[in-house]
Amino acid sequence: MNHILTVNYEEKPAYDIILEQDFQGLYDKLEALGMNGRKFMIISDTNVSKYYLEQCIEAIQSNAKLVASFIFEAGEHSKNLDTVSNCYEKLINLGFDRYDVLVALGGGVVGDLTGFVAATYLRGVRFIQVPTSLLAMVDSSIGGKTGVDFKAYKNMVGAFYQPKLVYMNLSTLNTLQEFEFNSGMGELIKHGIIKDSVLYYWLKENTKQIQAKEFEVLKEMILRSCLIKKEVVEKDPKETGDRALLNFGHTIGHSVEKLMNLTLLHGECVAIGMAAATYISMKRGYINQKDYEEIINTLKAFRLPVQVSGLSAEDIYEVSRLDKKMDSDIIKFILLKEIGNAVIDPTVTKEEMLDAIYSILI
Ligand SMILES: NC(=O)c1ccc[n+]([C@@H]2O[C@H](COP(=O)([O-])OP(=O)(O)OC[C@H]3O[C@@H](n4cnc5c(N)ncnc54)[C@H](O)[C@@H]3O)[C@@H](O)[C@H]2O)c1
Ligand SMILES: O=C(O)C(=O)C[C@@H](O)[C@H](O)[C@H](O)COP(=O)(O)O
Ligand SMILES: [Zn+2]
Repeated sequence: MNHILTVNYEEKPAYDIILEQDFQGLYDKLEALGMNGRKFMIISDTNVSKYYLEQCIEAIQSNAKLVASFIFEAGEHSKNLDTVSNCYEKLINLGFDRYDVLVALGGGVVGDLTGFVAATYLRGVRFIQVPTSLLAMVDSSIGGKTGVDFKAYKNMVGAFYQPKLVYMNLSTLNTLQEFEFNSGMGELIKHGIIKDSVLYYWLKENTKQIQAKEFEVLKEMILRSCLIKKEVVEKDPKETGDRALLNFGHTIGHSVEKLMNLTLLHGECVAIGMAAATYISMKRGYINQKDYEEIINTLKAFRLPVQVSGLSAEDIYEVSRLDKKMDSDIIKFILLKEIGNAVIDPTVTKEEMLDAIYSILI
């Protein structure tokens, strides 16, 4: 298969995104990156390591001085500074130096945390992303947003720090649970909604094939989604402008994620947040009611929630005010002008937000 995309920064190739069907190609890529003879720390979680740690070690060990692993308990509740601290300790105990390499083998939690450790350990060591969840393949492994949560406030501590390689083995999706797969579809649908109406309608047409995990359909879908993410982050690596569009659904989505104490999946919360942002776009008259219902129905068709129960509207609003897109007192909201075309809007009022929040509360 061997699909390769290259992410460029300042018009120079920075790193490749490779779509493969196994881990075997990793060896050659690490060698080409001059990583042979180094120590490797594979960072993974308790679910992913069970399936793929041995295979990953096998694929890289003849390249390495040492292959060690740091495994933490799976789940968003582990994406915090305690886990980071335990990881630093292991790196220090094993004498990892500046030229050694970290490998993020897992979903977005593993990728974000490993990237943050890589950005900060010894003021920066090299790392590669080996995403194994759909969400990590299409979104989190690309673009160098790394970080961890702080007291359940999402991604409050982090850094922009780019991987040296993104290597995905698409066959790992076979062991991903259905609800985790659906969560990844949330970010994927987001890419269509904000940037590519053709992708959006293609996803709709192929709902059955996607849910049946038809390999060729998944491969095309992942490739198209990676292309969108790559193009956005290349133009605006540090979110000074249009990269914020990737945050569609996240202002309210991250609040719901925090207030639900990290018990809902990220992609599920993004789906709820997208329902709210789409609602504001409709109320503003940017999109019509048909398009609003269209988006809600697509999210539902991919078994994503569009509402949540047990939360207060005021609480959701207050937590939203800690959004990373805040500029003084202004929340830069992402709204839709049409399917495939999103804009950053700094004029959304408290009343509009509360109105939208009520629309997502059961
Ligand atoms: N950095 C970014 O640009 C970016 C983008 C989107 C999301 N994120 C972050 O990503 C995280 C969500 O990512 P996620 O949905 O991958 O969560 P995750 O890493 O928790 O993975 C989801 C679950 O699937 C399991 N899993 C992963 N791959 C598997 C496989 N192949 N087989 C079996 N089980 C597997 C994991 O162990 C976990 O239990 C959130 O923390 C979110 O904030 C970051
Ligand atoms: O890559 C980006 O930029 C994104 O915003 C992608 C989002 O899907 C992702 O969840 C990101 O981590 C959110 O960033 P944050 O800065 O709002 O924490
Ligand atoms: Zn996200």
